[in-house]
Amino acid sequence: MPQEEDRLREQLCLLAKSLFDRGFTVGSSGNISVRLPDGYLVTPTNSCLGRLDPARLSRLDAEWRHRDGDKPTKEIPLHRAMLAARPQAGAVVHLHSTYATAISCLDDVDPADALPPLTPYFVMRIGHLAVVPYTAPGDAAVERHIAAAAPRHKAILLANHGPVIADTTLEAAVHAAEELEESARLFIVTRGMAVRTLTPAQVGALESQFGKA
Ligand SMILES: O=C(CO)COP(=O)(O)O
Ligand SMILES: [Zn+2]
Repeated sequence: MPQEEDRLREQLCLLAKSLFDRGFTVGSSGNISVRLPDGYLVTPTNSCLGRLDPARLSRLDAEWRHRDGDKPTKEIPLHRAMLAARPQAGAVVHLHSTYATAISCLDDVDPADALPPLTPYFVMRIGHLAVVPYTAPGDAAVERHIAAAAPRHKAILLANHGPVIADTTLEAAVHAAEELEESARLFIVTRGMAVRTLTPAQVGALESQFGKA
């Protein structure tokens, strides 16, 4: 196994455990994918993100066929659509983190911009958060919803289910997932208060300094 793949296997398990240990996903929920030069590494179905074994991660080929390791996550269509729509993305993280999932259940949010820009890091790491229609876990119909939203959104909420985030590297995708959860929490805890969001000029300045998320 190439050294780089070894490193990614170890890193995936460490970061997944870190997310699990801090309550970003519970039980056997959530899944992660990483792009390799000749395929993909994904978390096995029904596995606990807190107790992954680097040697047992599912190894898929470039056509997403299972080649090695345990049976892959049932959310392959989700990861496939996200990575196909975002060629620069190296990894995708899907969680059931509480506050982002709470936002995914709200009926009164803009599906192209579900959270306001409350903080700079939301603008820098997430940008505009999309919400796509509900599909059952593992339903291949999610693929066309993600395909439609992912070219313009690195972060997407599956309605009544949870967040999906893509980024250039696995570490960046995990950081963005954490930022999304904290931003959702800020939105919920300040709901009903007289909130000051960042202005369009402040958002524009962040985008020109740090690039569009
Ligand atoms: O979050 C999940 C379904 O949406 C978990 O599914 P898997 O255990 O198949 O990865
Ligand atoms: Zn899920």
